[in-house]
Amino acid sequence: MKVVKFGGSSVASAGQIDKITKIIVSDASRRVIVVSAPGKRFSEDVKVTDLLIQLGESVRIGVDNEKAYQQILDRFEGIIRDLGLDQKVLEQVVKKINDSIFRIKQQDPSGLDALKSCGEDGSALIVSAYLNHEGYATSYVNPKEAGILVQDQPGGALVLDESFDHLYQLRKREEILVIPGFFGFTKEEKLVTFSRGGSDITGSIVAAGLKAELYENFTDVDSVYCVNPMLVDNPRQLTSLTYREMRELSYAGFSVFHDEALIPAFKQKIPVCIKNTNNPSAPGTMIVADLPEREHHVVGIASDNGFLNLYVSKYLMNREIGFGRRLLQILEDEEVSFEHAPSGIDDMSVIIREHQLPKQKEEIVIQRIKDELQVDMVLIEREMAMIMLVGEGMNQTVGIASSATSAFHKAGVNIEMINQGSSEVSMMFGVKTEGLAAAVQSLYRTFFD
Ligand SMILES: Nc1ncnc2c1ncn2[C@@H]1O[C@H](COP(=O)(O)OP(=O)(O)O)[C@@H](O)[C@H]1O
Ligand SMILES: N[C@@H](CC(=O)OP(=O)(O)O)C(=O)O
Repeated sequence: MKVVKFGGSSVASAGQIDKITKIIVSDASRRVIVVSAPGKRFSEDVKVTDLLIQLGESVRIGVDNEKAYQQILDRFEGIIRDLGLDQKVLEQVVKKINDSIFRIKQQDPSGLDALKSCGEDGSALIVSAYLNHEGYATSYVNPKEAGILVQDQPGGALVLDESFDHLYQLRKREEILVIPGFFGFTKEEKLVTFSRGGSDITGSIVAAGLKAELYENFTDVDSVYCVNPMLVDNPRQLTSLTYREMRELSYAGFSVFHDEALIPAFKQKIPVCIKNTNNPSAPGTMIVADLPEREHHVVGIASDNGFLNLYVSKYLMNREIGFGRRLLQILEDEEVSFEHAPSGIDDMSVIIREHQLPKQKEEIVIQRIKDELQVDMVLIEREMAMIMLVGEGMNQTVGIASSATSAFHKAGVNIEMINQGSSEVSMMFGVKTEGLAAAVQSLYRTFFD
């Protein structure tokens, strides 16, 4: 049995849904389907999830947002009409949206997540109705019925282990099952969404629970490329990767697959295949537990911007037991999550996503660091970007760091920070955002051209 997830671009229009229907029925082992909310049809288009979030935020502060509401309804109405489906499907979708809006108005704390989930829920209702319409016995299965249990962390749900046994029961079902991605339920039956892009996580959880032979993840590119295709034209395709490599690459910016989606599949050793809905015969990228040693130790270059560096220096920091803990404790108290914390003899940098530390929080954090840690200097450098070289065995290979630093030199980009060794499969560089593209392109030429 295969579990197949279709991303937002694969369910963005009636034409795309017709394509995925053909993909599903072309292989009898594609029995359990996970779908995202309708995504972008063209580059300036807006994802239904973004519209739902806009709408929910407006309703929460007591403002009507007729424009977003109408855009959402138009997306679903258009898809249902173009697929020739019964108006009852649209009524079901609209009822769930209206019920969620009502809950937000009633100050129900789970109302916003309930509204966010309507994109995936609507897609699942439509895809299951269309498969039936085309003559293939299919059921819509809500995550509550499937038994996807999560912790109560709205917008960042974490799966509970008992979910996997519940999901295994779905193996008994004979028809095709369509499950909306992106959300689960707490034991108290509260709907909670995963983080953005989280339908990949649902797919992985479902594949692990069902002990599937393969988790296929259909998107809009032929494979995972060794670098973001927005930064380098026509980059090299990756035919295979290990779970560890893919997790590091996803975490560091390969938005094609959610970094949290590797873990459930990894625990059950279920291979993951990334494929293209618009070109399903292309082999795609296989993600597996182990691979024989490859010629190229660097398999990918991931990058992301939107970071800041919280830099702290204090003479004899190395002698002060507990300094690092107390610095990180201040961040914990102020609910700031950090990404990396490289340190020297008298200094420590903490790399944080910029949105974690808005200006007013920044002032509090800086003041506390000055007052409680009596540092010589504390400063914040914004507009930082991180670049990660990833590959199994890379850190044991002589000369990688030297080739990388010469690539930065050729691009004329100063390295603000290097972090090597914390992970066995990656090496990280911090640069100013303005140098990101040039540095990545130069690294690509060095390691792949
Ligand atoms: N290294 C990479 N390899 C492939 N795609 C990448 C990479 N980095 C970023 N992407 C982007 O990820 C996109 C697919 O992910 P996403 O937009 O989440 O798709 P979906 O709509 O299927 O959920 C691609 O269109 C591509 O622009
Ligand atoms: N629709 C959700 C979840 C998701 O996985 O979407 P996509 O498959 O379009 O990345 C989001 O936009 O976050």
